[in-house]
Amino acid sequence: MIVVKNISLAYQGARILRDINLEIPETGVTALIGPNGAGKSSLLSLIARLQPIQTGSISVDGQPIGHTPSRVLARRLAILRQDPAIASRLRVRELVAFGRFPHNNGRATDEDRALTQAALERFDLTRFADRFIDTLSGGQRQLVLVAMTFCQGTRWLLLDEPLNNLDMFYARELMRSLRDVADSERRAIVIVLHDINQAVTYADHIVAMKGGAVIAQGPPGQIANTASLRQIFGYDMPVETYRGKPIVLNHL
Ligand SMILES: Nc1ncnc2c1ncn2[C@@H]1O[C@H](COP(=O)(O)OP(=O)(O)OP(=O)(O)O)[C@@H](O)[C@H]1O
Repeated sequence: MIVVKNISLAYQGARILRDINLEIPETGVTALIGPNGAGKSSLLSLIARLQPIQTGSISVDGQPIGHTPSRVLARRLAILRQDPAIASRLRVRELVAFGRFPHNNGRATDEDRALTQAALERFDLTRFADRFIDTLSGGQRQLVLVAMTFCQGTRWLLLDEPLNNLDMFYARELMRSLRDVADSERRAIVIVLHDINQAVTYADHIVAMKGGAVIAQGPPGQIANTASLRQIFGYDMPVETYRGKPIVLNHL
């Protein structure tokens, strides 16, 4: 479980996160939703220790992240940031193989090569394996980054808006793959999503943020109703039921 206790964050007097207390279940898919600027990326970056904690504490599987060596944390938790800088003159297979770095220090074993190949296959990237990153489309590049994060082989996968740049087909494919990763490998996925229907369809647990605070959380059926969504996003959206699941008509 990830336990976030009394986390606050401020930049030059501006409060970004306000006293967040949260427990993220150690299995399944947890979706972080909320309007632009709600603090979702800031919270993920604190959990992954990409920036120092100012107030409060965070533990991952019982280990306080402030006291966990980087190498240990990198074997337990992988994060894909929203706009990671990547070297364009790398081939796809090389970039995905970077995910193994915390395990091999850059000296790939046969097992690392097999895991890299498996990651390429899982995200349907084998046909791009020998292409340079800068020859891929934005969506293809995004999938490569997800594959690299997956290849790190951690129990926890933190993904910040991985559906960016993906068309509807690939967005659905990626969500299905992540669901399968959670179910078949018992990995825990924490994913920032802007598409409420992807969150409702694929997540087990939804955490809604607004104004730097967690304002609602629960299973999709509890969050996907007009009243909750108005509170989170500030407008009324009809919610219908399709095959027993809520579907949000947010675009009408
Ligand atoms: N380094 C920084 N300096 C100042 N303000 C920052 C910094 N990083 C983030 N912020 C501010 O913190 C707030 C939360 O940003 P954050 O990126 O965490 O939101 P988000 O919910 O992920 O948004 P989005 O959905 O747009 O990606 C925003 O108002 C943002 O402008």
